[in-house]
Amino acid sequence: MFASPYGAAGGLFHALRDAAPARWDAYCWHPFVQGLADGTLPLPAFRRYLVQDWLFLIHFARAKALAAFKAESLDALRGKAVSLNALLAEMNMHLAYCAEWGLSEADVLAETEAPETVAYTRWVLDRGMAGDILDLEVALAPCTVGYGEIARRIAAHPGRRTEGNPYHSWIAAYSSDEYQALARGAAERLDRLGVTHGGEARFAKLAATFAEAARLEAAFWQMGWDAGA
Ligand SMILES: Cc1ncc(CN)c(N)n1
Repeated sequence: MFASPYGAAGGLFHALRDAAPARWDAYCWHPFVQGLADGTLPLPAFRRYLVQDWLFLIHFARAKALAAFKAESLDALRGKAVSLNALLAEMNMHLAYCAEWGLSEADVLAETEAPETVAYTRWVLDRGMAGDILDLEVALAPCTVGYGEIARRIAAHPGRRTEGNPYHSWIAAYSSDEYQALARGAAERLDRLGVTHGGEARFAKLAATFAEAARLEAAFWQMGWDAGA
């Protein structure tokens, strides 16, 4: 498996990722991702993804706000505010892509959420509401950390096309120092929470949450992929 560039060896993030190798790979190297890498992804597949991802990010921002609510110290609360702002910045970047594809914010908001979007986002919110901050951060991690790893996998892919690849700017955004720092930070946060919040004793349940989030991410790619068939 691709070596994880995030989190410490022996930390919770590595343990969760290592416990779900097939699901993690099915997410991070989905045919949709491979199509982004070599530029062969059908345009309708990307358009479908783009619209649904905007709707996804709105609910993901709500989940980040829930993490702020669940923060257990003033310092943690500040950290959650930074993380929510980073997501809002990602949403702005996303709107800029939508404009490149001829889609305004109003166009996107007028679209119906796909079942895969509803399933993933509401599941994350449910995990967060039912559990504590560690349960929520584990449910959120495949999203934040996974896209960082996906960008790195694409960069390392021998079949990667940069010249004339319509998805080049998407890849560049997730390869950027800003996004990579975000992904690194999320994995490190999990490692710390694993120590302070009994990660070892709770591992079986946390691993199930992580694997489920990876499965829902892969289903999200598949939803886009199917639109290109
Ligand atoms: C579905 C999904 N997963 C993850 C990301 C990266 N934050 C995203 N934009 N969309």
